[in-house]
Amino acid sequence: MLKAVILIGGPLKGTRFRPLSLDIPKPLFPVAGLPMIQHHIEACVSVPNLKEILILGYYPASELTQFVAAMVQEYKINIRYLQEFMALGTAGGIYHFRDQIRLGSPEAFFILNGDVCADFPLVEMLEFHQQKGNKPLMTMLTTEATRQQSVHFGCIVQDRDTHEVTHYVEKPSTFVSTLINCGVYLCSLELFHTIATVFNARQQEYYNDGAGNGKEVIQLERDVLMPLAGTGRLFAMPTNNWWSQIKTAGAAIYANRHYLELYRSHSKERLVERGPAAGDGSKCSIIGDVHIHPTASVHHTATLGPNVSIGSNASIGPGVRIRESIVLSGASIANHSLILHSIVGRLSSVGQWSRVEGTPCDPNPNKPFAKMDNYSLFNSDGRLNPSITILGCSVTVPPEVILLNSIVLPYKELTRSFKNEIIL
Ligand SMILES: Nc1nc2c(ncn2[C@@H]2O[C@H](COP(=O)(O)OP(=O)(O)O[C@H]3O[C@H](CO)[C@@H](O)[C@H](O)[C@@H]3O)[C@@H](O)[C@H]2O)c(=O)[nH]1
Repeated sequence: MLKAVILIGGPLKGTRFRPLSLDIPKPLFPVAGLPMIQHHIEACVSVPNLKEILILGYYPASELTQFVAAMVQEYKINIRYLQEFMALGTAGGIYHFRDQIRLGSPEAFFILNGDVCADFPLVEMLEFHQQKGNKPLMTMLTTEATRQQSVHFGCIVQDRDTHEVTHYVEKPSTFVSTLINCGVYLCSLELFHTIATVFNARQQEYYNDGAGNGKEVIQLERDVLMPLAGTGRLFAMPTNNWWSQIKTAGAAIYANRHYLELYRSHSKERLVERGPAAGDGSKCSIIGDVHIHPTASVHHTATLGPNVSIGSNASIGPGVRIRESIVLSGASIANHSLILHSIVGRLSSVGQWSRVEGTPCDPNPNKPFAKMDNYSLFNSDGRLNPSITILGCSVTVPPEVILLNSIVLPYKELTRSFKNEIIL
């Protein structure tokens, strides 16, 4: 039997995802029509003999209850949210809830960072882990990054033949390796002995010299992976599958595109059939991959795609054009407006003949293995870096305005056009 743990952090962690994380916990933000971590759950559910998924974080439990109940109903497996009493770090929560994870004696358990998105090769990881016999405490999923970007991740040096990790550095200050940690692991239960050693050393320090701040906090990367490297018990499984982080709202647009593409191979029913508008007015014109929630209403003269997701009860008027964007539930886009590289928040409305446009922040297609850059909002002269346009929830954009590379906080009623601004 197997289990999985999804690490979702808490409200303080999603700051780069504002304003979208203001009204919904970041892990529940819909990407390709599903809450971000539902994609993790789907990947876990597809692993044979995986019996339980534990979601670990420090969001108030009430914010996750409904989601968890819906997931249990949909996938018919045990899914629970375990709330940490404070941010315990990427291994602290796992250690704190070790009895829950060990319950039923799983042969191994997956750990998935909730803020990555991927075509998760979990079954391959299991086979890889099992092939290594009794030796591995942990197998970590790895991918290639550019030399320059690699330092923003955990960096791995491995034995090319055995895939044993010989050296691991978390976000090194100088270049170590282009092989990076994807934040997806398969662990044997024995890992708890290793974490216990770290935990006990922390407690000892506390009782010896009172250095008690965060004595329960344990970071998987620094406290566990770094010492494990070179012991012959940590392995790296490379993948060429699509993988990315979702740190910023711009990354959600990128993830949206890739998850929609994956639907083509395993969930075609979630995509609308491509092609011109139906003569009987039953369908609008669809280009590339588009997901429309069954409760959304889209006028047959609108054109959507490629890479568009429309949420529940959204309303898309006549002549509207939407590309590379996410329109959240209850939003409305009036006649002949244009939405490009943007996220339209829940219950927001865009008046007719308006243009809402952002700048894509995709990885550089000319650099092999390039990942997304998680640029901060402002550049060194204090100006907003060009990025996707985001309307927070319940924003009103009037008719006939242009909104370019801007971020609008929730509940704003705009009265004119804006360019490269944060509208507070
Ligand atoms: N439950 C819980 N989850 C946490 C906590 N702290 C962080 N997390 C969750 O753990 C994941 C990773 O945490 P970060 O601290 O944001 O790390 P990172 O900068 O994304 O780096 C990690 O992921 C990279 C891949 O995306 C790795 O390359 C890197 O080595 C590292 O593992 C996120 O999903 C975050 O929500 C915590 O105290 N408790």
